[in-house]
Amino acid sequence: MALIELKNLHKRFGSLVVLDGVSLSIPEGQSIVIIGASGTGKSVLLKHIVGLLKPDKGEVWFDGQRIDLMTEREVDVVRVQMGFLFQMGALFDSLSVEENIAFPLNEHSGKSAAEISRIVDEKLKMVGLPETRKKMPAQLSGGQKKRIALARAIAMDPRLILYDEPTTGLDPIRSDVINELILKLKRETAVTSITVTHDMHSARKVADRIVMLHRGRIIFDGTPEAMQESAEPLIRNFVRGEAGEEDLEALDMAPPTAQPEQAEPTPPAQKQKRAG
Ligand SMILES: Nc1ncnc2c1ncn2[C@@H]1O[C@H](COP(=O)(O)OP(=O)(O)OP(=O)(O)O)[C@@H](O)[C@H]1O
Repeated sequence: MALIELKNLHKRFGSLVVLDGVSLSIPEGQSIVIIGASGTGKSVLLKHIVGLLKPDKGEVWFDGQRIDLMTEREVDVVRVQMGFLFQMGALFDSLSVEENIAFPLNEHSGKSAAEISRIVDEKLKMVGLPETRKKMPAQLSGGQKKRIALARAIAMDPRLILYDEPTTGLDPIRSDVINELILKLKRETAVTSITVTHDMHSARKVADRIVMLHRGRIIFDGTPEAMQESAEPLIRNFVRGEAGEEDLEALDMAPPTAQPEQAEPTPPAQKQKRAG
């Protein structure tokens, strides 16, 4: 049985149609990456999966339970099985690293202080930062903060993890540490994950399956290899990071038809340097 089942989701805000019939079935243990241009509804889709938004039409199922008809309280119970690494879901600045990771456990688990402390240790080891236990978030780098936020996201051993732009704002090396952590978690816990990203390197690395959204619809659903080989212009342009006709039209620019002739390069203005 699929862990997540989205059936024909429709969502609009006023006259803006954001989801226009999205159906998606995600089996347990799969690592799925959702890509697509800005504003195509990726975050809106995630919010339906966690029950923060309700569809105008369609159904959202988690582990055999229909969540789009649940009350807020009922959804809260289901949400305990989900871990979030959201861009905005920063750490609580006034709490130490260990208090941050212990937070969901104190709120929802009913476990003893000793057991919670053991879990905090285990999760810190998992993300490779045991030495930061007593630190405050302000003392951590951006990459370390993301890793601690990940430790907090997995504190409750969720069945599903949602990563929203997990590598945004990190340099390539630190981004890759996050990719490796996502893979490590998948290997060691067989958790199901949904990652929203613009980072194609990250997408190719962590995905078993890539789904591309365009104007509220799924226009690609397949393996990273199949995506790489796709001849469909919208997909090819996105994968290669090239602006297509539609994007250029929006800028009132024509797509380049031929390579412009190489102009004589203008040398940069010489800076006058004086010794002494
Ligand atoms: N609560 C809301 N009320 C009104 N409009 C909304 C709301 N949430 C999202 N939208 C609109 O829906 C569209 C899709 O937004 P969404 O955040 O899902 O895009 P996205 O694909 O995640 O983009 P990005 O890659 O830039 O994060 C946008 O035009 C956005 O302005």
